[in-house]
Amino acid sequence: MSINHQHKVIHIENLYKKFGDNHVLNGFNMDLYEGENLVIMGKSGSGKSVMIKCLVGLETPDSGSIEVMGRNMIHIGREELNQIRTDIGFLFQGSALYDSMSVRENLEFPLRRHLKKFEGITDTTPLVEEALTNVGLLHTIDLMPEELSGGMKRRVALARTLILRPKIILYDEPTTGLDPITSKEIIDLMKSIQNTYNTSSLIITHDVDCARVIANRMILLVDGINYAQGSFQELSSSNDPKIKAFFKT
Ligand SMILES: Nc1ncnc2c1ncn2[C@@H]1O[C@H](COP(=O)(O)OP(=O)(O)OP(=O)(O)O)[C@@H](O)[C@H]1O
Repeated sequence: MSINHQHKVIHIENLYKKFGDNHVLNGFNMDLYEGENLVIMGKSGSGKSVMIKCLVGLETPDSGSIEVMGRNMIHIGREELNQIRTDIGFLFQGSALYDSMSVRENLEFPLRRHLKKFEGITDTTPLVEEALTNVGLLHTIDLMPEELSGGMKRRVALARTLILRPKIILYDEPTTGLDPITSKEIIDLMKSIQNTYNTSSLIITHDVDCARVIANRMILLVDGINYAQGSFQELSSSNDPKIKAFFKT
């Protein structure tokens, strides 16, 4: 693992977004460095999803700037946006595998949608097998999602994200709903992905144990701003009541 502090893969500056009178983001700033695992914590309704949606062009901020791999995301054309999105992988809450498709078909699906990135590849099997091997689940290739446990589904979802070789991965509550042992498996996998692929990751989580293990750096989102940032160690030993509230278990 090596974090390149000279290279920001995401740069968010002074982001504002409101819905009517609901001022959700009030000048939010964030940098994600190449190879870094950055954890964002914020209580429910604090604007984490709105921030992510602005980041990937699903919401338009009222003001501020967002750059992803050097490209301005706010004034970006459809074609270029689609291209950048192939470099950004998502792992959503709940995994969201297609129940009517086998594991193999679930993994082939994003490949077919992003054929351009894989021009010249006629046989997708090696890519599918490699992605499944990376999450330790090659043996499930011909199973249906209903035959998998919750943790296995999430690992397959991660394989489906990895198959597009993203440079950035956005994890939304990766351990929600999993028991502690399965959570640990997912967290270990996230770490090994960072090491193997040198991906940069933005991880939204309420899970203090996950943050402790995975975070190279953390940002606490409070009242629409990055209220505090630092290492897990620094933040978890703070005496500020608003910061302490995040680390109560
Ligand atoms: N499209 C929308 N229209 C109106 N209000 C919205 C919209 N999207 C989000 N909001 C509001 O923005 C605020 C932040 O929502 P957001 O979903 O970003 O919270 P969150 O931090 O992701 O919460 P959680 O941890 O519960 O997922 C909430 O008050 C929500 O009601």
